[in-house]
Amino acid sequence: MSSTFASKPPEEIAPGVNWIGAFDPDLRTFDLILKTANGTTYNAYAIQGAEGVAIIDTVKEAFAEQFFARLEAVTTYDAITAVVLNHLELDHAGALPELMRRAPQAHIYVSQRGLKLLQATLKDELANYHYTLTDDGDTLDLGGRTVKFVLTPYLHWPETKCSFLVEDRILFSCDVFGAHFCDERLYNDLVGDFRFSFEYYFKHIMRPFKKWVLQAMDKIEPLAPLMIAPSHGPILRERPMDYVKSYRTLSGSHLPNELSAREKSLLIFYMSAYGATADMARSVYEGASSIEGVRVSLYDLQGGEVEPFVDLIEGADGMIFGSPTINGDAVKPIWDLLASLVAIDTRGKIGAAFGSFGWSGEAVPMIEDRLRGLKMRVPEKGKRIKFHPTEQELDDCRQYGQAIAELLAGKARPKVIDFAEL
Ligand SMILES: Cc1cc2nc3c(=O)[nH]c(=O)nc-3n(C[C@H](O)[C@H](O)[C@H](O)COP(=O)(O)O)c2cc1C
Repeated sequence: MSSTFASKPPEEIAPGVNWIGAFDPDLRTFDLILKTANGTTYNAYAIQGAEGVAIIDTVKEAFAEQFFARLEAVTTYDAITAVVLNHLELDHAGALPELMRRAPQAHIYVSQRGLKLLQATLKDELANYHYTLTDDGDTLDLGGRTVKFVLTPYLHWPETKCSFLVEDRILFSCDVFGAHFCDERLYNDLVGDFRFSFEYYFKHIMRPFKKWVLQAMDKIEPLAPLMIAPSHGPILRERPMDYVKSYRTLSGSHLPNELSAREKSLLIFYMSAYGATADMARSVYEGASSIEGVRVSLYDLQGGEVEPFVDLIEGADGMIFGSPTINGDAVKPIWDLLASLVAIDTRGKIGAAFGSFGWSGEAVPMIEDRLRGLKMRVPEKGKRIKFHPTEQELDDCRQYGQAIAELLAGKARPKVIDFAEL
């Protein structure tokens, strides 16, 4: 690591409030899934009050040395009265066990849902310390300075919270408004252009929890923070509310909505080597299209990348996936698409699967398992057909498509349609 990063002193971001975090400029992959072109920071803070010092979060264990050096430059371990844990992920809580060994008198403040994770982090050592389980709106008095806790579940884990320094209106937002971007100039008005990193972070960390993001923004907006101090990337002191607005915008749909308010969207994706699954797909599509109030779209995944479909799926109400069984499995583009759905909230959407097979037919039940794993509803048993479908079997596929679409539309009876017209 470049020595200028390691030797940078703590930064006083407001009177008596210091950044005591760590730089990790060489990181290129975070949590196995996120790419970062110029590293990240683990931001931790120390707040000096008349009656004690609060430490807000720690850093990844491998960077503890930087953290402790900066901490020691602004306070002593004896002076620490509170350790506020906004999030128990190891990039923030990695140095916690050592911090508590050095400051055992400090009182830990953690959300109720964080307790199990705190136990898992400190193990038997937790018995040596005092802790308080904090609820939404609870406060910590540091003597003339008040830290108010704001629960922000799922941003990023169920236990996550933010902490608001009331008098200075600084929001210590942990992962919320974070970005993997390492720049020792620290503030958003001084660092390089980090807009891409900010959006990328949202898309990979916050996007599956858009509903929770909007609820969190409802709590954060009235606080009108003058500064947002997240746990990764730049400290947002210039136009902090723009970033709050940005989270609202990113939590909406990027696509114009062509559907009327009462219309449901059903997407059918398939692949086919010899045309059997393609024939099934066409019939499922015909059947589903016969139900009023459901807009059905059919996509052959041989046509290209799966990435663009993730946005469509996010806005859809139901998805049907068709794959032949090849070597005891569904085909890779189907898995690629199903794997990319971790980035969005699929809970409660309707899912279904179909496909042609020769002798063992694993693809359909494997897809169904994955859909259930994504917390989707799989109300109809998947449709499997040996080799090319007969006319009767194609009719079964139409009825299968109808049944799924009826469920989406909340209807009991299909309208009569002439398939020859389609
Ligand atoms: C390379 C290859 C591997 C296959 N492996 C399986 C298999 O493991 N289990 C099975 O039930 N069918 C297997 N099949 C048979 C196909 O699932 C069957 O031919 C199916 O009708 C193909 O559907 P499609 O026309 O939509 O591609 C395999 C076919 C091929 C070409």
